[in-house]
Amino acid sequence: MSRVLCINPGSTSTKIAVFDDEAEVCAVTVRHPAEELAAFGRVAQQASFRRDLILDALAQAGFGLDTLDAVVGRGGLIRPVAGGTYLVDADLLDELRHPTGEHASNLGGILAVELAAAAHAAPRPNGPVPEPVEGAHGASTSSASGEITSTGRDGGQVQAFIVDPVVVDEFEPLARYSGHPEIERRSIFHALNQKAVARHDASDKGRRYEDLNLIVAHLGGGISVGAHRRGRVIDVNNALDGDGPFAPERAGGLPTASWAKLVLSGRYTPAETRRLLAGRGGLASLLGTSDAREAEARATAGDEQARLALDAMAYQVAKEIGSAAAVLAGDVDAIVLTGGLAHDHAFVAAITACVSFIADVVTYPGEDEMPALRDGALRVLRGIEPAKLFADEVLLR
Ligand SMILES: Nc1ncnc2c1ncn2[C@@H]1O[C@H](COP(=O)(O)OP(=O)(O)O)[C@@H](O)[C@H]1O
Ligand SMILES: CCCC(=O)OP(=O)(O)O
Repeated sequence: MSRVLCINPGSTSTKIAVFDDEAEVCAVTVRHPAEELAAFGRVAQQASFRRDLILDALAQAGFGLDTLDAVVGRGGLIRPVAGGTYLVDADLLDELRHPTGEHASNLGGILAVELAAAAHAAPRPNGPVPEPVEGAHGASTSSASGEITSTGRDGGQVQAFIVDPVVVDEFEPLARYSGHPEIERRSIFHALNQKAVARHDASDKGRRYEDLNLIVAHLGGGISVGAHRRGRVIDVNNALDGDGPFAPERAGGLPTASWAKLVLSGRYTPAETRRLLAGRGGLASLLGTSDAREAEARATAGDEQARLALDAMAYQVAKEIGSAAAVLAGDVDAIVLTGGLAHDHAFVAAITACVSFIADVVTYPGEDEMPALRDGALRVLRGIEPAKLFADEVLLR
């Protein structure tokens, strides 16, 4: 049996789950009110705060660190890589500490290493306490000694991983073009969940993910719509940087000249302009809430502004799905809707009405990220595949 701790740091929460093999034995969501996180300048500065909350949650749930075999986190804004499970070694940790942008997922690998190091150093009931492992090398340093009687599979070493980080890049060359040579389109999306639900859908159909063409729309606080051609996401809107549909907390693609005028107006600091795109864009700016449930309740109660904003968001998602269908030359096996908003029947119906002519629409409401993290770690722990190393795989040097 392998025990795996999964960590999913989000912009408003830290989710953790413990799995004994495939069985979930603990799941905790710690919510972070906006004012709590506002005290930290940069995302990386939240690491020890969130680590201590995780340690408290594990202690309260009665899980000893010494029982863990691996810790796996959602991966962040590192340079582009292929999909898969990555060992958080010194190279990857350094990259996560100097990310290409700000996003809560930058903390996933950092927290995984810190928790793995803490687990490694935790007292064992039946054996000596191992030498503490340096945080920066927690996952990559070889086991302290053969004496360690931990339940870890690797002579006591607790490994740290990330799986399918948000920068998974499987773009075809044409997808990288913008109309300006200094601006390249980048693959930044809900790779972990999109890949997981795509595999899920393929398995439900009795098919292999690698044999299908799917369009997957993750409908969460941010929205990404990916064109999956035979197991590779060959194009997707950048869910973070002002591209694609607007979303509950993101502005999506904005008319460029108008955006430039706003940025140059002097009304906003650089940090504020960033938040207009991600955090306070989309429904948050149009309706004053990023909670689609509240928006839907207002629309149902007759608030015309809320109804139009939701309809416009569904319209933009449908347009993006149409674009993805063109990328796949119309050869689409299914359109898969996932994320929190896939629970919203009216929203799903509005999208479906526009795109069902392309292919069947299936929904996987919520997200499958924790099992996807678990499976990525288990594949390595079971020797089904080796962990990838960031230095070997990074696509842009
Ligand atoms: N049951 C639901 N019905 C309608 N909207 C929902 C539901 N659950 C979550 N949402 C909306 O989905 C969005 C968040 O999506 P979610 O996938 O949960 O989060 P994130 O992408 O931020 O991890 C929010 O706008 C939230 O209000
Ligand atoms: C960074 C791209 C993925 C993303 O937007 O994730 P969240 O919706 O969880 O912020």
